Amino acid sequence: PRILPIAAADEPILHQPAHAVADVSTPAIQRLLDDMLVTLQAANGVGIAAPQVFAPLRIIIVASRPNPRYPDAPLMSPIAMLNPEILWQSDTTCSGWEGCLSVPDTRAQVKRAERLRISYLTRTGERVEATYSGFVARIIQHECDHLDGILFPERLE
Ligand SMILES: O=C(O)C[C@@H](Cc1ccccc1)[C@H](O)SCc1ccccc1
Ligand SMILES: [Zn+2]
Repeated sequence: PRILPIAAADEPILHQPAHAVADVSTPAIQRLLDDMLVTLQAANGVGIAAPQVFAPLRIIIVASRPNPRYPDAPLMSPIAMLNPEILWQSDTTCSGWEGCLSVPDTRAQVKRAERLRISYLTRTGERVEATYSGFVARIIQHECDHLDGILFPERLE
C-alpha cells in the first residue's frame, strides 16, 4: 500500500458526486482501500473519502480515535464503508469542531445530526446496517458529504 496525494479544496473532483462501486471484490478496489487507510493514518485523520484521493467512488473509511478536540472520542478499528447510505438521521443535532484533510488550516463548528442509521457494504461484500451517535456519527456525515461533493464550509450556518 502507498500514501496517496490528497486533493485540495479547489479540485473539481471534490465538488461532484462520486459513483457507486459495482464490484467490491476487484483487486483495484481492495488496493484502493489499503491505500486510503495508510493515507488516512499518515495524515492523522479520523476519516477519509475516496474523492479526496482522486477516486470518484462511494467509499469512506471511518477511524475515530481520541484527539485534543474530542478527548472522549471512541478508539475504533478503522471501518471501510462501500456504497454507504444514511437510512435515518435524528432531528436532534449538535454542533462540533470539524477539520478536513482537503481544507488545511481550517476548523469550524458544524451542526450535524446527533444519531444516524447507515447501511453499507463491507470490503468483503456483506451488507451491514448500524447505528452511530456523537463524534463517529459526525465523521460519517462529513465523509458522506464528500461523496456528494460537499465540503464542511458549505455546512456552516
Ligand atoms: O477530511 C476528512 O474527511 C477527514 C477529517 C475528518 C473529520 C470529520 C469530522 C470532524 C473532524 C474531522 C480529518 O480527520 S481532519 C483531522 C482531524 C482529526 C481529529 C479531529 C479533528 C480533525
Ligand atoms: Zn473532509
